[in-house]
Amino acid sequence: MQQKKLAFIGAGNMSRSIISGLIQSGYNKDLIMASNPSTPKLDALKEEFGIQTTQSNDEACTFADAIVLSVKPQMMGQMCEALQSNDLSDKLFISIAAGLPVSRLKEMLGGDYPVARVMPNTPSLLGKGMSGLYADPTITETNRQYVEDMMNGVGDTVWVDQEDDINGVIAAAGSSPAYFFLFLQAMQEEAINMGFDQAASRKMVQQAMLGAAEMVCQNPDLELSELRAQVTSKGGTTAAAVNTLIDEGLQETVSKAMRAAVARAEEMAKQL
Ligand SMILES: NC(=O)C1=CN([C@@H]2O[C@H](COP(=O)(O)OP(=O)(O)OC[C@H]3O[C@@H](n4cnc5c(N)ncnc54)[C@H](OP(=O)(O)O)[C@@H]3O)[C@@H](O)[C@H]2O)C=CC1
Ligand SMILES: O=C(O)[C@@H]1CCC=N1
Repeated sequence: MQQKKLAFIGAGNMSRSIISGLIQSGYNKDLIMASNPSTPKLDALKEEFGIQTTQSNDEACTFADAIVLSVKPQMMGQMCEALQSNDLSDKLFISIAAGLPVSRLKEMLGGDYPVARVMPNTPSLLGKGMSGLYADPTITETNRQYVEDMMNGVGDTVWVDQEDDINGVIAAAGSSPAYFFLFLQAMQEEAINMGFDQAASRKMVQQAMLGAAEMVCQNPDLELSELRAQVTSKGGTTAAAVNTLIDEGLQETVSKAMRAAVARAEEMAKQL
């Protein structure tokens, strides 16, 4: 993996997830700097991962060859405009923000700088992330490879040729850990209603999900419907539960939720 000097501007949840994964995958901690207006998150990053930290975005910008733009989309305009007082030539920008197209990011940065978009998710924290990647045509092959290697260091990646497809990645992977957490939460709550305590109910649902996820990963040739069929005895308990989910419209609800994520990303692109 190429090891450029890498700055994260915005030291929130997603930066922390990627930094953690990078350090675990062997990225040199001395080559990573994070900047953030307030210190608690910086202090935690320094203590946990030994990276460099600063409250000055300008210092992070000067330090780095590659800069991950990792503030909330609503903060991006203000933050990028302030970066313009630095020499931004020769910098590679990597935006992880939802809903902000490359063209808009270039306007915010005030120049035709190379900008890649990465749509990661929080399991990157454990090296189990899934990221969608889009490279603006101005990005060199070496930089394209750098972005891919960096995100492969924290999980798996998929390139999209059309920038709009990043919104589909948001729906399927960026936001989707939250869907699974919600599903688990609903199951845990019902297990508690059935009389299990907090710890036992959590253990049951999380281990069942972990096992199910492993079965999916270890059986790439088996359709998901086949894996489900293997659990479902005719006339049995699983059929009763699964038919309830289907009859109550789970599949329609999931597709509606994913389309809502895409619609929101499109709306943000118009607003910001
Ligand atoms: N969370 C997720 O699962 C995913 C998030 N993303 C994208 O990642 C980006 C960051 O999201 P997330 O990490 O969740 O958000 P967080 O709110 O956790 O992190 C954003 C950080 O930016 C800091 N910040 C605010 N203003 C500035 C500034 N001017 N300069 C430097 N830092 C600043 C905030 O500091 P303070 O709190 O001190 O104000 C905060 O620590 C977003 O654009 C989001 O779309 C993409 C994929 C998944
Ligand atoms: O909720 C959001 O907007 C960000 C993008 C994907 C996950 N979190």
